[in-house]
Amino acid sequence: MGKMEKNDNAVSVELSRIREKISDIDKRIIQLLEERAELVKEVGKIKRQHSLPFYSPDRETKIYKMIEANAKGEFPIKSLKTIFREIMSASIRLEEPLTISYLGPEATFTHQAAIERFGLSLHYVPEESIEDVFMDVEHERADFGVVPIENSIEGVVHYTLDMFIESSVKIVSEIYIDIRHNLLSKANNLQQVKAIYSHPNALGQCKNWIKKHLPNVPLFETVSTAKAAKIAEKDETAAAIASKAASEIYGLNVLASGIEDRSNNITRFLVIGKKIPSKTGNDKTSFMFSIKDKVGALYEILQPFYNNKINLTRIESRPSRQKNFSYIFYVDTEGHIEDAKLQDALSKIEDFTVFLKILGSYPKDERLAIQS
Ligand SMILES: C=C(O[C@@H]1C=C(C(=O)O)C=C[C@H]1O)C(=O)O
Repeated sequence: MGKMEKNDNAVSVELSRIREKISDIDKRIIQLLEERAELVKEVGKIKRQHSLPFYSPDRETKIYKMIEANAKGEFPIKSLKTIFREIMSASIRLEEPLTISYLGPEATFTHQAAIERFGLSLHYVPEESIEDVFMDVEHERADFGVVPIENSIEGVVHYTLDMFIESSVKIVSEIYIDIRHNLLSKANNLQQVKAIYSHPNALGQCKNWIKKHLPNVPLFETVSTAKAAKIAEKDETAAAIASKAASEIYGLNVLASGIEDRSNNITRFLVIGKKIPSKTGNDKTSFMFSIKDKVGALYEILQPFYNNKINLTRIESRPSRQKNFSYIFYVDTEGHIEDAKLQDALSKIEDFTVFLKILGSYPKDERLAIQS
């Protein structure tokens, strides 16, 4: 036997020895997941008996926090969270295969937000409009819906705000997503790309990158970034500027990622459902109101929040559409609707409002779900 062969043999023995240990651990992981599934089914039964929602964002937030507190760092925390995202997704499915409606088409950033929040085991339905997503949840064609609410560059999504005026759905979760643009193609390298397709906004946001790397390639506008990905799926010389989700859905190579000229393009999405989740201790509450037409009314409304030291994280005004020059205010505050001080502030403003509607309390997204 030559020296090389002998070495190879020793290496393969060593590898087998370690791999056997890994397999033992894998079997234990499987066993533990089976045990976990049994308990999840028990939770599901109790929820069914008491008509509680099968998806519990408050509980999931606590699990992500538990991961942060317990991880020692040997295995990346981000990956642990991704794994737990999928464990919980499969678990929800064991309780009840939920349907999640979102502003489509497939592979939009809203789709990406939905998957980040609910994982891959649930049933997703793309809708053509924000209104359709609200209607799906309202009429129980979907258990939850996902819609965009604001973008750090383009501002608030008025369609979504306006839907809350009439709708009875509640905000149950929020999701922040970094809008990262990617160059996706069936081609294996940039030299093979002969055309770039995308939504005009995305083309605009990646102008410098395109000028630098593909200056002579013609650009074509599409109605959505997802539509561009669909075109790239069919044509090997085409590339799309689209989301990471689009690369997975349409089987495209990521030729370049993070190609946007300006970083810090963040979109906030809301999950809507029927029931307000319980308090986690780190929550936000959203409500809307319109004020009586009198001097100092808005001042009177803000005062009780100041007195209770409640942080208002956003205040947005919209025309009420019922009366000219009357306005509806949309407010996000820190805290949960069960908090005594928030209840105190809300009870004090009632006298000054024409209408006051609580839109929901939900765990604050500290980007702890996937992205940290
Ligand atoms: C099991 C539950 O249901 C769902 C699944 C979870 C899990 O797998 O840990 C956590 C929260 C819920 O979205 C629960 O509420 O505890």
